[in-house]
Amino acid sequence: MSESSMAVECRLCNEGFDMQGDLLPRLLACGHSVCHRCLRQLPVLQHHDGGGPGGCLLCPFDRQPTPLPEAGVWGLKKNFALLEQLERLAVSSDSAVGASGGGDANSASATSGSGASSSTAAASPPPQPPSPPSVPCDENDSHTAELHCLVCSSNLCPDCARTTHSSRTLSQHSLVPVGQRPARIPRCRYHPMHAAELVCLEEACWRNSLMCYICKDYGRHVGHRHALLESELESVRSGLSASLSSVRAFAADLNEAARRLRACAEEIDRSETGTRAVAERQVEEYFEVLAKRVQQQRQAARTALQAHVQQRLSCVNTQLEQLADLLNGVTSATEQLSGALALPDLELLAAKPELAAAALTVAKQQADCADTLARLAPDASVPLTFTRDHRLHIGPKLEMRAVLLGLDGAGKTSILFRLKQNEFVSAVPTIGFNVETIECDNVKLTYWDVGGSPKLRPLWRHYYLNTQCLVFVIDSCDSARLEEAFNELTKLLQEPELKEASFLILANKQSSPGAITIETLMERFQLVKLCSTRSWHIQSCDAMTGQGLPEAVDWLSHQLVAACPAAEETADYSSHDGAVAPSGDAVDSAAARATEASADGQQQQQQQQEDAIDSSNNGGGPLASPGLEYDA
Ligand SMILES: Nc1nc2c(ncn2[C@@H]2O[C@H](COP(=O)(O)OP(=O)(O)OP(=O)(O)O)[C@@H](O)[C@H]2O)c(=O)[nH]1
Ligand SMILES: [Mg+2]
Repeated sequence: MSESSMAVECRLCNEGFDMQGDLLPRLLACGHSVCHRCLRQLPVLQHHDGGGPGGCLLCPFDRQPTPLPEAGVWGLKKNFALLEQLERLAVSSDSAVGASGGGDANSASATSGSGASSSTAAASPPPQPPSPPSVPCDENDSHTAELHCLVCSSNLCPDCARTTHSSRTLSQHSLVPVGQRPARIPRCRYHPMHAAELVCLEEACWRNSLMCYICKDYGRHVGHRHALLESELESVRSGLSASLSSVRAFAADLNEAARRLRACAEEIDRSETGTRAVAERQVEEYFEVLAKRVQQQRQAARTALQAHVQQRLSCVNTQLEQLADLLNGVTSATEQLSGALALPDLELLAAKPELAAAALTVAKQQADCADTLARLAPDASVPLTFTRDHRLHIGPKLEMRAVLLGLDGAGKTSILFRLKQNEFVSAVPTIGFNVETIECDNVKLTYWDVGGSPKLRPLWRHYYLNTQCLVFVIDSCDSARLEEAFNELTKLLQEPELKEASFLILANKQSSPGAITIETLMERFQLVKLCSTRSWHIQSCDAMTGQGLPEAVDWLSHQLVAACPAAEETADYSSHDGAVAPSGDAVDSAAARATEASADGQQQQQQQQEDAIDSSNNGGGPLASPGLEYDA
């Protein structure tokens, strides 16, 4: 009860009147006001003169009778004048409290306190719905109401309901379980006499949206959009239900995603059969095979090197022996001739034919050896080259075979001339082929340039065998024939005999106007996809200026020669998708070879070494340096 209402009190119980409930002021016929509770305690006279259908009450102050209507004390008029007075007092007292902020501060702190505890509760199981609070019986506070009278708007325990509603009239009232009583419509904050049955829908009013019809028609919410409290609550509830079901669906999706992720993590991590364990085993197996292969290759290279050095030494020693024999003969001839100088005259004359023969023999030997001695330039070096497929080449140059193909007029012959003579010679269409061997670094490249006219194209296949590199020349200015060129290229890429060959695509005539760029070519013909299974490269070039051709030759020679291992170690590591793996053909090729390691590899290698030594013995001569390749 507010302090202000205390100022106006019931003179029977001395308790301040209130705007509802037991202390509501009700008016007697004589004009006195008594609170509802005291009135209910007054005796009801049933057969008094001037009594009503519910009997009669006598005013406790002047004994004047007040007829009671059928509803009894509940039917007596409320003292509205007094209630309005109370209402005004309540409003002025509220605004005073609001201005000081004391009440709000308390409630705010209470709210924040409960917020803190709710965050702790977030981790605990979902709260159970609160059990409905017990409602006291309006007849006796110590009883708990179980019924609600829809006519009297009173909450009653079963006993009191029986007592108060036993008369013929009152027994007609509808009693419902207290849980089903109609919701109590709150009072308007500014007009407590009236129910706040409306809600203002303006955004600016959302903090204080409850209102009565006076607020709507005359007060602070005039002209505002509004709705009935009941329908607004209904729409809020249905909105909440919709949100709740979508939140529940989202939670279910999240749970499903989490379940799949957990299953994935489990599959990766499972010991023995997990994907991680399987991949780890694959890595180990791969490198074991690779290490074995490398070990075999190393051993083969060592054996080959020893055989080569042995053979070189034996050749040099043989030559030394021959020289020693020759030197012995020359020394004895020298001694013979110098000894003859001291002979007496007659003896000297007698020995003349013998001495002349000896001198002639030495002179002949000297003449025979003159060329050999003049050319003699012993070279102790052991020139080594390692091929990309990890073979050891001992000798001055590696040999490589490349075939130049492409449409007629693409510029194949012009490129060949430029490479050979470093000049631009206007070529005529090739009928048949041209062949040139060009040396660069430690590679000897033999180019076969084959005519590209449609009639000659069926002959191309005769050049595929043992081709390590195919150079496909495109006329970058002839956009009308690009499609035709790529059809030919696609066919070549499918040739089984060229399966192992590297492909170099030369986009020629780049200095001419309208030349298409290699980027456009790559995109238009999806070259990355087309050539994905092999070693390939595209190079822009121009036979007229020579531009791009050194780079092309460089790429070609590197298809055969292994890069320096030190350089491989410091570079050539690339990262994809978070995985770091050594890239480059060195590893790729070794892997391919590791998987196809054959049982008779050693035997083959032995045979090759023997063949190589034989060929060097037969053709090269003692000081020649044969070119040998030892395939592990
Ligand atoms: N502007 C320019 N013209 C070139 C270039 N390369 C070649 N040509 C010209 O293109 C024409 C064809 O050149 P070739 O070298 O004969 O072409 P090809 O591919 O050998 O032709 P076939 O032997 O018929 O297969 C010649 O007239 C060359 O002068 C170049 O880089 N720039
Ligand atoms: Mg030609």
